[in-house]
Amino acid sequence: MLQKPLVPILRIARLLLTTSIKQQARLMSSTRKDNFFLRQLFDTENSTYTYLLADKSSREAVLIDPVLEFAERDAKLITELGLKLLFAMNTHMHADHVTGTGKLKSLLPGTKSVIGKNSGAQADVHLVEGDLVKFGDFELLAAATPGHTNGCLTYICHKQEMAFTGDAVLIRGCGRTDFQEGSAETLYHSVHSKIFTLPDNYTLYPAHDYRGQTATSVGEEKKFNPRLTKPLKEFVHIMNTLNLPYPQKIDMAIPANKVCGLY
Ligand SMILES: N[C@@H](CCC(=O)N[C@@H](CSS)C(=O)NCC(=O)O)C(=O)O
Ligand SMILES: [Fe+2]
Repeated sequence: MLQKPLVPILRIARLLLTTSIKQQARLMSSTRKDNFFLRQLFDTENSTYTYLLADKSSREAVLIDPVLEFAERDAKLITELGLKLLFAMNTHMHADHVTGTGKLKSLLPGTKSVIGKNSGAQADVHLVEGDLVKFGDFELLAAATPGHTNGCLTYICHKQEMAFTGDAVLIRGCGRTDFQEGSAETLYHSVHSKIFTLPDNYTLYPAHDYRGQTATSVGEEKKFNPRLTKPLKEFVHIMNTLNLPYPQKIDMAIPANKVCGLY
C-alpha cells in the first residue's frame, strides 16, 4: 500500500533569481495549458477586482484580492464549481476596503491566507520576491513591486502570459503614493524594472478600475499610460499633485487588514 508522505507536498517554492525577467518568461511560458480557469469578479462598492484562478483538471484554486463583503459570493462560486481553494491572496495591504481572506478561511476550511512579508500584516503565508505559489499545473511568481505600499507584490503567471498587478499598475494609471509607505520614485522603479520588462503581449489585471475597464497589456501601458510613460521627474510631480481625497474607509480598513480582515 502507498504510504502517506510524512511532510506535506510543498506548494510554496522559491525561484532562483539569477535569471532575468525575460529569461524567466521564456523558460516558464513554454507550454500554455488549456486547463487554466480565470474568472474576474467585481466589487461594486470599491471597484475592486477579485480573481479566481484554477487548474480545471486538479480543481486546485487560488483567489487574488477578495473583499470582505463579497467573501460569501466568492465561497459559493468556488463550491459550485467544485474547486478547492488553496490560497486566499492579497497583492498588498489595502487601504480602501477590508480583505476577504480572513473570512474565506472560515468559509472554506483549509484555505491559507497570503500576503507579502514586507506588508507587516498577519497571514498564514508571507511571500517574498521569487516565491512561487503553486495550484495544480500552474504557478504564480511573486515579484516585489513596492511604491504604492512597501509590501506590494505583482503575481506573474508566465504559463498564461499574464500578471496581477494590484495597485502598482492600473489601466492607464497607477496606485497613489500619498499614504501608507507610498513613494513615487520607488513605484516608478518597480514598474519599469519588474512589469514593463515582461513581454508586451502579457495581459495585466489590476486590483481596481474606476472607468469600467477590465484588463490591459504590458505593451499598451508602455505606450499609453499617461503617468508611467513620463520621465521619472515628471512622474514624481504628477504623483505629488494628484490631490485625491483619502479612501473613505481608510481608518477602518488598514487596522483590519493588518490582521487579515479579522477584527
Ligand atoms: N474613492 C475610493 C478610493 C480611490 C483610491 O484612492 N484608489 C486608490 C487604490 S485603493 S488604495 C488609488 O491608488 N487610486 C489611484 C488613482 O489614480 O485613482 C474610496 O473612497 O475608497
Ligand atoms: Fe491600494
